[in-house]
Amino acid sequence: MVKAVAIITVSDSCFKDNSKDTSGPALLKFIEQNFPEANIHTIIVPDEREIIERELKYFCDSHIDLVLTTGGTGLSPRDVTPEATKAVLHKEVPAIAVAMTIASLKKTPMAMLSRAVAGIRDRTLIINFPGSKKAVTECIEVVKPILGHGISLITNNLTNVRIVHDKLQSDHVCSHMRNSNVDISKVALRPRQSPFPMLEMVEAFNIVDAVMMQWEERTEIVPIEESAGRVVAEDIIAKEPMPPFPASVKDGYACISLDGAGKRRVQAVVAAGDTPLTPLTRGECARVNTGAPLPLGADCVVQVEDTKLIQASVDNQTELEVEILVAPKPHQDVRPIGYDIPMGSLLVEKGDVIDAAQIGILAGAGYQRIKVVEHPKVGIMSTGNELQEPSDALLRPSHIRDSNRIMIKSLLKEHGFESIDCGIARDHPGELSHALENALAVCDVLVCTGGVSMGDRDLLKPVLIKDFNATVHFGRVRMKPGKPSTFATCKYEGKTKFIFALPGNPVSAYVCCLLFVVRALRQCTRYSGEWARLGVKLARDVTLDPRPEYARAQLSFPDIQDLPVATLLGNQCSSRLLSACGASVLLELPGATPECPMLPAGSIVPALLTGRIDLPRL
Ligand SMILES: Nc1nc2c(c(=O)[nH]1)N[C@H]1C(S)=C(S)[C@@H](COP(=O)(O)OP(=O)(O)OC[C@H]3O[C@@H](n4cnc5c(N)ncnc54)[C@H](O)[C@@H]3O)O[C@H]1N2
Ligand code: MOO
Ligand SMILES: [Mg+2]
Repeated sequence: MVKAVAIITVSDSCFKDNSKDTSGPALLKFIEQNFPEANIHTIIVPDEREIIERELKYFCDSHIDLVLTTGGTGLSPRDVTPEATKAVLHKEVPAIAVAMTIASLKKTPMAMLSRAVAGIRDRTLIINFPGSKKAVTECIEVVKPILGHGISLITNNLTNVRIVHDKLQSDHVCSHMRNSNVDISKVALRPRQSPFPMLEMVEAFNIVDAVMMQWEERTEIVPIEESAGRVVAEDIIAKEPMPPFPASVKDGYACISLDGAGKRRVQAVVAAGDTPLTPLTRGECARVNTGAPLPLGADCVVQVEDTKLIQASVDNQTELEVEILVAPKPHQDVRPIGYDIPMGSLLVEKGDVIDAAQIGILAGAGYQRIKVVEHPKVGIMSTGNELQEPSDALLRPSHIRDSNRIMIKSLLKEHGFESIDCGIARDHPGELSHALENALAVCDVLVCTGGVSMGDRDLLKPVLIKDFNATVHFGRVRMKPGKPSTFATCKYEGKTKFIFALPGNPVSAYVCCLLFVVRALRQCTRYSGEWARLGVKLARDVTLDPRPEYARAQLSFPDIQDLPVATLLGNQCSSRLLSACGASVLLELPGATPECPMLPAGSIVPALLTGRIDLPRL
């Protein structure tokens, strides 16, 4: 809504004789026709920078939405409108002038001689136009499409902004269609009960495990610094012993143990990294540091604390003789060759999950790249007409920001799996089909959220079945959250694709991603799919749901002789993602029965260790 507009004609001649002004009236006519409700102010000023600036500021401070100037944009010495305008602008909007120039250049090369600028001061949009009526009439048509929306943005008129964004969004969507075999027009004919049987958890797990066996394992070579958490695809053997030389464990003196206690001539000094040149003979020792090689002939090290200085050089720079106070034993404080890692020993075993210590071992053994089990390419897609990008500043009416996609990406990353962002698909068969096709083209495993329950716009299952000939291995599981969890496979370009269509509720997506997706990904990368399970005690009474529930909880360890104590993270409803924040475990709570509707505090329940065990802040 443009409420107030000012039109400033900038011209020495028009200032003297108002009747010469034709471009101002052209702008006036345009505003009257296009914004009939706007209050319009017109004024003619001379080509004086100070006056132009003063008038611009005056109108902006008077909460005028739009100030249009005409004249003074050319190259003559008196043309100063752009300078005056720039002086008052807070932000330039250069594309407006560019658009006018581009359009005008199609008519005349003289357009190159206009220096018009545009931008905003506070909540006012200011646009310079050239001085001729013809140019003004052409240029105002160029900016016409953005005037209303631009002003709504500047004046923070959210309702108008949303209407335009909605329209842009729907225009955009129409171009991403694919023919779908799913007909949503006859809503009255939809099944009123789910055609998918409700499986027990154990059945669902068994299906995931069995179906993932179809995944054909591949290997890849990765640099060791990227190998943490990866599964090694072949045994790796030590090509060198560690240490590669007999090394001192202490700062002291390398000796011959047969010499026992007593005085020794200090024959050499060997620091870490030095190579001893002369073998020791009886009655001699070599001053050595921790990690230094022993000279030939030495078989033990006596730490400096067990020695006494007998004689030093006059300048004290050299120790000449020391006394060994305690008779050394053979091999004392020496790491013989291969003490830590004998040559030929197994450094990392095929199937090991690489950890930081192993990366250190590999680096120490001279391995820079290793062969690991390749991960499937995992795509992540959200579905829902209500979803906007999290980066969107403004929420349209009845919309929410997509939190599932980034949450699942992060969850998978926490558990060692990278993923590909496949965007948001709308709840329309053609668009969903198109989005799925794009996603299946780039990934092996697709994780979608939303659109799997009973709504007429829950289209994932029908689109997968009818457009991709998918086999739905399960479409409902007796669990809370996650009842409509769906697992399907289909062939795409000759390859089997694994599709986890998780419920859209954020907690359902979180829990099902851990239980099904991470399980499957581990399964096909030779981890065990299972989570570590431990017994925990409930901190408080818990009312049971009819469905077996995976409750998010934190652990504390009040008594090391006893089991950890689990505290539920607040209201467990499946939309409340706060209940998963900081969760160390998913408690496996049984479904309620008439005999057992609740579990009292202190009950022992199994917990899956799905998160980090961080002690709560005090
Ligand atoms: N008649 C029935 N209705 C529902 C049933 C049922 O059995 N019969 N099951 C309920 C259960 S349980 C769940 S769980 C949900 C699952 O719904 P959908 O998977 O179809 O998901 P949507 O309807 O698309 O969305 C559900 C909910 O989640 C929000 N959502 C979706 N995507 C995102 C996202 N990317 N980021 C944040 N929030 C998201 C969405 O706005 C909805 O509020 O169905 C019940 N209904
Ligand atoms: O099964 Mo749904 O995930 O409870 O809300
Ligand atoms: Mg739904």
